Amino acid sequence: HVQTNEANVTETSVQLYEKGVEAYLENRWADCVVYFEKALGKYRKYRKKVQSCRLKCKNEAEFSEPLYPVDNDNLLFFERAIRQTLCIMECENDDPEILENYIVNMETGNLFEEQRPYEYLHICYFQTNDIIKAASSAFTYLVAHPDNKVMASNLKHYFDHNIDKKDIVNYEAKDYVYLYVHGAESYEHKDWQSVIFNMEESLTEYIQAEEECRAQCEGPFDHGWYPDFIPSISNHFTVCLKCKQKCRKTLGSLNGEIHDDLLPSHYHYLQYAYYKTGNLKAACQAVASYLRFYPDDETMLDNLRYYSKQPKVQEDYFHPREEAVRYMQRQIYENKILKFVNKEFNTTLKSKLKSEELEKKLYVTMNEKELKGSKRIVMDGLATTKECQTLTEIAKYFAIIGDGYDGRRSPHTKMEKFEGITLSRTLFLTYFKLLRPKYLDMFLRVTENTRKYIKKYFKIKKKLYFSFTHLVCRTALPDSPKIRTDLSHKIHADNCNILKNQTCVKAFPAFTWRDYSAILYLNDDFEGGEFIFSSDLNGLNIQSSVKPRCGRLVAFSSGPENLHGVKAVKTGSRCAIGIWFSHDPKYADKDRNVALRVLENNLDFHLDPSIDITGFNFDVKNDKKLKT
Ligand SMILES: O=C(O)CCC(=O)C(=O)O
Ligand SMILES: [Fe+2]
Repeated sequence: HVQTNEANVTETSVQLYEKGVEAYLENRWADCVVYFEKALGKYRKYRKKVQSCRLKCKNEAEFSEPLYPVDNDNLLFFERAIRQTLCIMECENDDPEILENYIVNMETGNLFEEQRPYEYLHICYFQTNDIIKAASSAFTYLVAHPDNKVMASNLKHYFDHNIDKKDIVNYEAKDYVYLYVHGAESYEHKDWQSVIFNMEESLTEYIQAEEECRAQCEGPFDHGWYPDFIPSISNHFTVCLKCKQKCRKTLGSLNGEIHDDLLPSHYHYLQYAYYKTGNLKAACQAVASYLRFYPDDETMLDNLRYYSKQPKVQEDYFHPREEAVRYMQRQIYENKILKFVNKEFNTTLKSKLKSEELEKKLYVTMNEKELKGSKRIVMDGLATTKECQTLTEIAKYFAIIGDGYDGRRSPHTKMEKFEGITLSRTLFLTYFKLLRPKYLDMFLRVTENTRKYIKKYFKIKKKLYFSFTHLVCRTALPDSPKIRTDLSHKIHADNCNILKNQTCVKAFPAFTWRDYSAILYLNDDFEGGEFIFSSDLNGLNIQSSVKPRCGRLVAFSSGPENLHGVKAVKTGSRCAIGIWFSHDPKYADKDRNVALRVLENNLDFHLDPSIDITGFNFDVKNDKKLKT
């Protein structure tokens, strides 16, 4: 049984979710049910709170007395934004979960919005013999993922258990769904009063639900770079707007049945019901409201003509309802903005945007299928040109020959020089003011970003710790031949010792705790040096090959399923950051936290600005020349 101790009270919804998954994996079905139910309850509360704070504060700010009566330079907009911020901070202040959820949600994406708990919950209910709830959970999940065949067959399976379909509910349905369904049923039964009651209620609830959905969109957003003030506003605004536009579509699903015209269809029902109950004015208003959405709708235009001819109808009856007018005005304006953005940013402005900003656009370049193996990915856009240049520069100045290999210059092949610098050493250099903090910050940021995307892409639920971060360069030695049959890094697995018979032994000296590996490339001005996945130890059966370039990331699970190596670097210098992750906190790189602390306490750290960009003014390694 689940113990309810003090600690449980403060657990966030994501923590509860993780416990639910754990219980599920260990077949503790009753615990699984408790944890997921709690997680869902907590998340609902959290979402409600966030939404209501945002809506309340927007309203409050809008009706506040401005500090000055005349608007100038859009100052009123900003005054309101400031008031709204203050209000939101106060509103959310008493709820520590909000901040925690914020942080966690940025990582896990929308576990709850995607109704992921139900994927587990239906099984746990089934295992505890609660078929109705199992079926309802499966149904709830299906509403959000109508194309999911597995869940559809699960639901069918539950139906075989002799249950009454009427008992199956969508746990996530909003109030308007049932009101609307009732209203539509009353229409079939010609119960006009009931149609009016249910449809009016549904209309109000629907609009409220859409407002809440839109408020939910006004959350944090990672620009991926550091835009100026105005571009950052436009950027964030556009992201929110795109999110808000999706609300209508999501809410238009009535238990999985898609209604593109859900909101206006209320007016359709209402005009008829009002007409039938003799309320001609309300009927005419409903007609005019409907026509706001579909001005050319023949049926409704016929209705309009019909109503106009009624003796009691006056011309001013045909005023659309206020909420319909407001809704449409906003929608039309928003559509125009989005159209404008799409057009202008795809053609003219795109070319004007700084290449750096464009570069940061992230995409999956090769998936598992293209790489011919599982748990593999190649992504682009994980570092900008500037970041690549700076990090390469750091390697040039501060890397140590044979770093990580007992100082052996050529640990892999004698045709190349191998040098590297760990994150820890970068921290050391920063601490002793040999490197500007911003470079350490960059190193941390760029690598943290890869961790984030790896977690996301491989859907890693468990904690993923940095275990080792190594910025390395492999340089062809001047006297090495152009034709090479050796490899820059022989075929290997990262967390086990691979034997001749292809078995892989998880033992010393392998880094057995490594769970995921990633290499972020920084340059492409060299020949050779392709990263390869191979199905055999000699690199004869190459499954796929990746050409390094700035910002490209190859990531994979560290086991024998991902044998890999590096082809010979024939000319030039190939620099990359190797990052290894572990689920085991024992092997977490403690220096990362130290680095964050050093950065926090070094905000006013300054070196002589006349010193060159890497900020180093002390020749720490070998006998490289000072760059001044
Ligand atoms: O640099 C690369 O592309 C791969 C290096 C690698 O596999 C390793 O260091 O374990
Ligand atoms: Fe490796």
